[in-house]
Amino acid sequence: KRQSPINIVPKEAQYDSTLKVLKLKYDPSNSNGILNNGHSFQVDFVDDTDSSTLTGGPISGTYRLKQFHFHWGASDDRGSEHTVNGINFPCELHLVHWNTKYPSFGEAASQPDGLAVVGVFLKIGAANPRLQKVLDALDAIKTKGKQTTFPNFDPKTLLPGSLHYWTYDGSLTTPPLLESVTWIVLKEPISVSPAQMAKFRSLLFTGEGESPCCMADNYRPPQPLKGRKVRASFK
Ligand SMILES: NS(=O)(=O)c1ccc(NC(=O)NCCO)cc1
Ligand SMILES: [Zn+2]
Repeated sequence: KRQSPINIVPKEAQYDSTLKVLKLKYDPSNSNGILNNGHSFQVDFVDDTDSSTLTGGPISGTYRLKQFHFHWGASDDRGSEHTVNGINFPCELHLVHWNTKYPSFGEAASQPDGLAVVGVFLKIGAANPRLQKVLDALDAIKTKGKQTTFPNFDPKTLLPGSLHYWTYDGSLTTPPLLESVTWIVLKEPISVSPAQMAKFRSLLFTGEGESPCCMADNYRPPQPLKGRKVRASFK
């Protein structure tokens, strides 16, 4: 079993000097739409060329960005999927990439080296103006199934200053829970304000015309490590 998320214990992570620097090359013109899929919202990217890619880090070859999405809590004391020393963050960003040695995301998702997801923690602090650009689109996708255009967005603007990371072999954290993900979790969080967290929670799990249920607590709790090693790219 290689299920995700997990609790990351930095002192038990093994520094691996052979781990390469993460190379994230994103083309803002690839951002396409933003969708409320009923369990989160995601920004989808056009992934028919190698213009938005992840290379380096713990992976070999080229992985294409397909989408990014978030997980968050109903209150600021929970919401992330990964935890660090048992600490929850209020929110976690996932940038989902697929290995171009396979013909499509769908094919890659069923392979042990098919996907690579970069996880970024969000920590309560000052309002994040780059995140606000995403949050401003949420009014247009309040209910399940709604989507709208979301052009010219550069996901690099959502990354912290340091690309130091922890990495381990895991899975999708939502059904079908496929064990095909190389997880790359950044050590440095980005900031989010309490008001911005409230904006996430203004989305609905429910469809238009159904009795409204606020979208929150859409995170899976940590899963057993089962003997897996977590490596660190930094000392
Ligand atoms: N939370 S997670 O492990 O990063 C994750 C990523 C992709 C999926 N599925 C997915 O992207 N399906 C294709 C439609 O975007 C499910 C969970
Ligand atoms: Zn996710």
